[in-house]
Formats: sequence, structure tokens, C-alpha cells
Amino acid sequence: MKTLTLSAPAKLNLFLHINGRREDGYHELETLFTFLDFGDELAFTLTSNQQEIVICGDTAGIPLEDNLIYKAAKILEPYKKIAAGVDIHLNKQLPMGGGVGGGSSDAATTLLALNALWQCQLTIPELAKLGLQLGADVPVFVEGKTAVAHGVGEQLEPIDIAQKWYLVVAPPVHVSTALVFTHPDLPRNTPKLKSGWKLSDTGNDCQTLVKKLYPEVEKTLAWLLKYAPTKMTGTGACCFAEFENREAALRVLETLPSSWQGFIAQNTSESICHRQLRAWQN
Ligand SMILES: C[C@@](CO)(OP(=O)(O)O)[C@H](O)COP(=O)(O)OP(=O)(O)OC[C@H]1O[C@@H](n2ccc(N)nc2=O)[C@H](O)[C@@H]1O
Ligand SMILES: Nc1ncnc2c1ncn2[C@@H]1O[C@H](COP(=O)(O)OP(=O)(O)O)[C@@H](O)[C@H]1O
Repeated sequence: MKTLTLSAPAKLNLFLHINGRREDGYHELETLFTFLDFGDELAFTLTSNQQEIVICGDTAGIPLEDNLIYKAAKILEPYKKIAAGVDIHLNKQLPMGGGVGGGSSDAATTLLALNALWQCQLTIPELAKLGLQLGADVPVFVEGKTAVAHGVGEQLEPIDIAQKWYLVVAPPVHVSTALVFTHPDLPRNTPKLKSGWKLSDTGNDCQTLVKKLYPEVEKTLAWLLKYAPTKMTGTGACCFAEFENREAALRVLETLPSSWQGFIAQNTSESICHRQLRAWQN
């Protein structure tokens, strides 16, 4: 049976503003999502047992039913046009729950891959709508374009931005997204950006609170700020420093304290998963 191997790229929130809170408790965001040319890798192989969805490789210690890859496959199953099961091999590269969207990206790549392999023939907007049930960050990975997002993160306006090199650092701490968003000290009233805004006018509204709750994140930001402009991505804990070229980013990566995980990558206007899928279909 044929195997389709696709990336599940990381994302960065180059800024994250919280404009308000909805009745259902979710927050209205204004954020700039961009993808990195580094991420998880998923290999999809159709199998003859049409009832089976098997996940192997790095199951990341997550029970099958909680794995966003499995959830994505199950949500798509009713639309499949061919009688086949699937084996999904995960090569985990991204830190879990770090604000780089690893789980959401895995889910989106699974929706895109199985839409093709199972010949579901759903459109990208239909897949993105399904993806929203799995998490607020899944739609942007399904659409696959660097974009300013509003709503909970599903209203996407593609945007062209400069290509940079990023050093992404994951301190050894797990930040709970739900804890941050339900915390009384989280600012929730940043006004929407006016047209002509510049990245220098923006920030991450979760950063001050997360620095206070998680000293490791404060240390990481302070350390990286010695070398380059730095922000936290999403609700953290990952932080990213921006460089003009690979050599400058690599030099700092090489001096990273051993207790921190880090990688360098370039941002891309289109998710590499989409590029790979197009090449496979042609
Ligand atoms: C904060 C962001 C920014 O890109 O990214 P991460 O830090 O997770 O990478 C996302 O909005 C996270 O989206 P996602 O990771 O899918 O969060 P979800 O699982 O949907 O939600 C986890 C919890 O966060 C809160 N939540 C999430 C998104 C949002 N716009 N408002 C919220 O209040 C809710 O309490 C929800 O129960
Ligand atoms: N395949 C997966 N990879 C990573 N996280 C997963 C996966 N499946 C479920 N999860 C859960 O989703 C959470 C992280 O979701 P994710 O979108 O990666 O958020 P973040 O942007 O914070 O990394 C993890 O804490 C983990 O419990």
C-alpha cells in the first residue's frame, strides 16, 4: 500500500493580542501566525483493515483517544470514499504543549493527508471547520498560510511578511494554556490594531503573566534578549529570538544552557505540509 509522508510544521505567534472574552469563555484573539520549516513528521499507509486507525512511533505518552492525530482521523472517517484503514507513524520533533502548535499541526496534517488518501474530497474550508472542533489552532495549519487571525484563531487573513531565522527555545516547564486563559491577571482588553500597524507596535499579552507564574520562562526571555529581539509564542513556554541570518542564530544556539531544548528554523509563507501534498498529488 502507498505511503504518504508529510511534515507537521511548528507555528509561531509573532504577536498575540487578547481583545476580549466571549460568553463561552473563549477569548477573542488578534494574532499573527507564521510557520517554520521544522516540525513533526507523519507517514500515512493505507491498510486493508478498514476499521483500523493505528498510531505508531512517538505516541508521546498520550492515550490513543486523546491523541489529536487519532481524533483527526476519527472525525474524517465518516467521509472516506474507499474501504481502507490507516497506519500513522509519528516522528515527534516538537516540544509538547510549548506554544508551537505541535498537536494542532499533527491534527491538521492528518486531516489533509487522509482527505487525499481516503478520497474524501472535502474542501480546505470544510477541513478547517472540522479542525476547529479539535482546537483553536488547527484551522490555520489546515489553511496553511501565514496569516493574521481573529476570533478564537479561525478567522484568517493571509499576509506577506519578511523571512527571518528564529532560535526557538523550550525551557523545561509545561505551561497550561487553560490556566493562563482563566487567570484573573491576564489582560483581555487590547484594542484591535489600526491599519498600517508595525510588528514593533505588538507584543504577547500572555507574556507578563506567564513570566510571573513560570520563572523559567522569565529566565529564558532574559537570556535570549541579550542577543536578539525575543518574544514568547502562544501561551508558552517556548520563546523565539529573531535573527537576520542562519549563522547568527546558530552561534547563539551553540551557547544555549544544556537544560534547555532549542532549534533554529526559517519562517515560511506557506506550510511545508501543503507544498509536499501538492508535489505528491502532481
Ligand atoms: C494560545 C494559542 C494561540 O495560538 O496557542 P498555544 O499557546 O496553545 O500554542 C491558541 O489560541 C490555543 O489554541 P489551542 O491550543 O487549540 O487551545 P485549545 O486546546 O482550543 O484551548 C485550550 C483552552 O485555552 C482557552 N482558550 C483557547 C483559545 C482561545 N482563543 N481562548 C481561550 O480561552 C480555553 O480555556 C480552552 O479550553
Ligand atoms: N500528537 C500530539 N502531539 C502533541 N500534543 C498532543 C498530541 N495529541 C494530543 N496532544 C495534546 O495537545 C497539547 C498540545 O497541543 P498543541 O496544539 O501542541 O499546543 P501547543 O501549541 O501549546 O504546543 C499537549 O499538551 C498534548 O497533551
